[in-house]
Amino acid sequence: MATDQLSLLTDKYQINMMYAHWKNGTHNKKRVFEAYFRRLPFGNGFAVFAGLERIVRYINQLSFSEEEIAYLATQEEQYDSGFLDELRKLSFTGTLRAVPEGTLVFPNEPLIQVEARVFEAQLIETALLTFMNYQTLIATKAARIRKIAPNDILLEFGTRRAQEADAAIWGARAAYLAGFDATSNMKAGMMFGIPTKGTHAHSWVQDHASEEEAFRRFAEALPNQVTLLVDTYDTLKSGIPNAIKVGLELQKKGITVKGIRIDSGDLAYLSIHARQMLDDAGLKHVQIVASNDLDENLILNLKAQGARIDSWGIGTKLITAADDPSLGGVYKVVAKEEDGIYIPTIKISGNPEKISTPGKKKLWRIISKRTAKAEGDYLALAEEIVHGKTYLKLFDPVHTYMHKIVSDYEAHEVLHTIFEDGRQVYQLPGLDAIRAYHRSQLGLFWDEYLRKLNPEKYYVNLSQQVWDIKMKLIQEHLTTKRQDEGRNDTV
Ligand SMILES: Nc1ncnc2c1ncn2[C@@H]1O[C@H](COP(=O)(O)OP(=O)(O)OP(=O)(O)O)[C@@H](O)[C@H]1O
Ligand SMILES: O=P(O)(O)OC[C@H]1O[C@H](OP(=O)(O)OP(=O)(O)O)[C@H](O)[C@@H]1O
Ligand SMILES: O=C(O)c1cccnc1
Repeated sequence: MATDQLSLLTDKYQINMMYAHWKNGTHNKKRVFEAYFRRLPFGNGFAVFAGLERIVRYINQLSFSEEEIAYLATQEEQYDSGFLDELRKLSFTGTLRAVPEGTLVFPNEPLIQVEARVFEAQLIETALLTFMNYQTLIATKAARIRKIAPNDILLEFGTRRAQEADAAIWGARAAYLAGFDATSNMKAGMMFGIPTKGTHAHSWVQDHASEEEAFRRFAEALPNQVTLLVDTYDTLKSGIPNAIKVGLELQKKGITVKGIRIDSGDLAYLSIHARQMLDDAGLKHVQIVASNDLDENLILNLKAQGARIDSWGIGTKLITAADDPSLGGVYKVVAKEEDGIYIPTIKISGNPEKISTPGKKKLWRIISKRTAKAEGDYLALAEEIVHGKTYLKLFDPVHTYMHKIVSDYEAHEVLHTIFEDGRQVYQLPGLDAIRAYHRSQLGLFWDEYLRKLNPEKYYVNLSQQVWDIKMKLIQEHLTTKRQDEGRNDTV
């Protein structure tokens, strides 16, 4: 896996922009950038933010080694030595705010906010997006699976099918923080303290003269913890009878077979029969694990068919987010420093939903005191007072007539300060604390927003002031455009 030395994990255009800023003497000007996504993956009603631990590690290591500087010097003849000296001195000196991992998040709200010299803010864009986009995607997929199997054991089995090692490791972590119980990935287990679990492969059975002997030897080697894979030859006629035979025999020696795993065939039919056969043999404690290209849709389907499965091993479709394999998070500048103050800035697009929302903002989650449920998210300018008002008007920035008035509310700030003037001020919680926090987040939302299919839209609203600035900048842009086109009609 990649080392934690990742300063060059950036796109060349960032280095080129850094260079051009340096040439123009603007590299120390401050900017505010915000990272957000525009569309929820999998048709889900929310996403689960993840990636912050990796971001913190990355920011803490940010510096260029002599080897990296020497490499950069070979890439563009123009990079002159003064620029390379500037890179030699580089570390992160800005302020970074982010949503804690496990938070439920929604489109078009800032999940990371970077306030820093443009030189640094530009450099880190690519890495921040890669961490946020992938890990948030996998955590969201895992949350969908957890949603339809609330009481089952969920095992992350994806490493061999992941898009390389980093994805396997950080994906295993993302799945665990959003509700999986364990991973098969030993490296992720060691790095993060995730519980590890494993059964055995078909090769173990093929390696022995008979299936029965394979089961006996495995169970004797690892007493009281084995799950036997029963589908190598014939699940109902051979695998389960052999597992029962060995299970009963070893029981007399005080060894318990914990489970069986079915990895092919009709998982509903086979699990129903397997349960019956195990129960009839007096092995009610033996659990049934299923695997084979599973995802939340298949699991829901299998449950509807009455499948008797206690534990699900889920690999490919989770770790690659197979049905929606990338989160399109973006990083946009929203304010730039001029003469010591921040001026809001906007990115215009032909598609109104892609027009950025200007200004350095704070993100608030508005909670009804009466129901203790979230009423909507609210984006206000950093200096706006959102607490303690008698009421707040929440309106949708795209369909502005969609609004509601909330009173008797609490406003919780969603972005936390992680680095302040380059110093880490946020202590990363342990993974179990993140899992507990994620569960408490789910409790803040009505189930209508959380359901797997066609969830209700949860609104991310703009304050009047943010809206007014956005409209003003759009008007200014249209006026300039008309002037440039030589038109004198007014807007
Ligand atoms: N009862 C069921 N209803 C719907 N889908 C199922 C059911 N049982 C299994 N599946 C899924 O159907 C897909 C194909 O399974 P199947 O066992 O036929 O194929 P396979 O992987 O090619 O099997 P094999 O390993 O024997 O070649 C898998 O994703 C599996 O999880
Ligand atoms: O199906 P997934 O959700 O991706 O879960 C991981 C898969 O990896 C293993 O199969 P593989 O054929 O690689 O190895 P095996 O020989 O142990 O069956 C395992 O048996 C699962 O089927
Ligand atoms: O432990 C298992 O059964 C396992 C682990 C990884 C992939 N497939 C299966």
